[in-house]
Amino acid sequence: MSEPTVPEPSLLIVEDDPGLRRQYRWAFPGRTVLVAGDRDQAIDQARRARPEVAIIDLGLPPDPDGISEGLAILDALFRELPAIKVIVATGNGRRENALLAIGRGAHDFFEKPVDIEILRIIVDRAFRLAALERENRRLSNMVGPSPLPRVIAGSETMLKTCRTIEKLAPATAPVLLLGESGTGKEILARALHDLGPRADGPFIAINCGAIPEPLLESELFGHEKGAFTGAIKQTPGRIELAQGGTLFLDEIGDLPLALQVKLLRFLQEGVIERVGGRRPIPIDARIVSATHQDLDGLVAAGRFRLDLLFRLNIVSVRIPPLRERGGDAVLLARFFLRRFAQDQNRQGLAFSEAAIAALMRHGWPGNVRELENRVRRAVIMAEGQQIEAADLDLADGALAPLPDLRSARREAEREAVQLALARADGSMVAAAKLLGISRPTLYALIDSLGLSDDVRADRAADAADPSGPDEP
Ligand SMILES: Nc1ncnc2c1ncn2[C@@H]1O[C@H](COP(=O)(O)OP(=O)(O)OP(=O)(O)O)[C@@H](O)[C@H]1O
Repeated sequence: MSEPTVPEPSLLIVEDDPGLRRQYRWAFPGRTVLVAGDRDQAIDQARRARPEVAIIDLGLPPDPDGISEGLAILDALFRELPAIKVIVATGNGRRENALLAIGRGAHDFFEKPVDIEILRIIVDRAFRLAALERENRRLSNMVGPSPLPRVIAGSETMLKTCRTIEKLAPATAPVLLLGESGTGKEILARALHDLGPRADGPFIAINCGAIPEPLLESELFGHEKGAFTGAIKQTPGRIELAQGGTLFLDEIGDLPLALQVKLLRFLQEGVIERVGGRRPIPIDARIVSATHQDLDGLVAAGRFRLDLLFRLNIVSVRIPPLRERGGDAVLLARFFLRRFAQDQNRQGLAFSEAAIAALMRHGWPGNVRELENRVRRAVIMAEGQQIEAADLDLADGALAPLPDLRSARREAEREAVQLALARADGSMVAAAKLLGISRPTLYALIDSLGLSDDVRADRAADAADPSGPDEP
């Protein structure tokens, strides 16, 4: 859904007192100000002009002494414009009402009588935030220039992988996808299928690591009725179900050796036999396999057959981990945010700058799956219209402010002097020697670092202790 165009961000004021309405109208020079005296007018203005910021008086007729009408207008505005920033006005000393409104999504509040200077600051801040969120939404609508359907990619490393997938799709040769867990192996296997000549056929996936060994054979090859206890009817396996389409063998490194032999036969001869069956069944399916394991290592350890590896690995494609994909984490995060916010009906949500910084800094050991889960959680956890780093369960990405050079140097000097005095057991001569400076320089340094009192206190303590240093 495309974002409706906002001709010029405007400010809506909902206030029943005509005098105050006039005051507000002139309080924001340079802004387009719309005024409404009641709920109908407010909704009408919201639909027509799509204001980015609104000021609502909470006490409006028919409930001028309560807040029910103000809150009803707040809810109605959010239904029309989920991203609108609403500032509520409350009577003096009625802050609890303002907090109620904030709990329902209002951006900020102020107390009457109005202090126009303060209100201007609040309004300017709301407009800045609205603009930031608008920009965020614009960026999140720009998915990466990926050549593959449903695959978000913007970094050169991932685009290269996508182009390779695109090139391989029309061929029928088996493809082996190599990548850490959660890098998108299945989504790329699907892209190979969708862009290939068998796109109209089925895409059948099986995770060889997730199915217990005794069940895996019949899951892959199917079984005849009565083949084993519980085989009450003839059942086709996943390989057979992939007839005319693509078979995706995920975590192929986990395939037990006995089944490796059976799979090899299928790859060599293009036929399978169901468990308990005698009849060879010809199968025409494209084979895509994937693993996060080092298959050469498994071969060397005798856990994977070299001849099977040759058959599966006619072409292999490496899928880079997310930490090697530059800005893709942010691109993907915005893509997932859009999807989950839509599911949860929280369309106005956007990442704060600190959250973006945190997304860029994180190492993503769980790759895209981890990112997807963090964004899913954040959409539920975020309290306002912004997702913060904490909502993503990430440390704040903002850089700690650097100390200025002068104070950093003073701190280092202070530490060095204290350390030297401690090592020299209070002896000025020894401490100066440790620091590579003269004794008068050390005294001057102690003075300038404000350590003289500490040194004097030390000396007093030493004087009381007959075993202390005797040097002046
Ligand atoms: N580039 C991408 N663009 C959009 N969504 C992606 C991308 N990569 C991965 N995803 C999504 O991330 C999740 C994990 O991806 P997928 O299941 O393909 O990874 P995987 O490598 O097969 O994981 P595993 O090794 O755990 O089986 C899925 O929901 C997938 O849709």
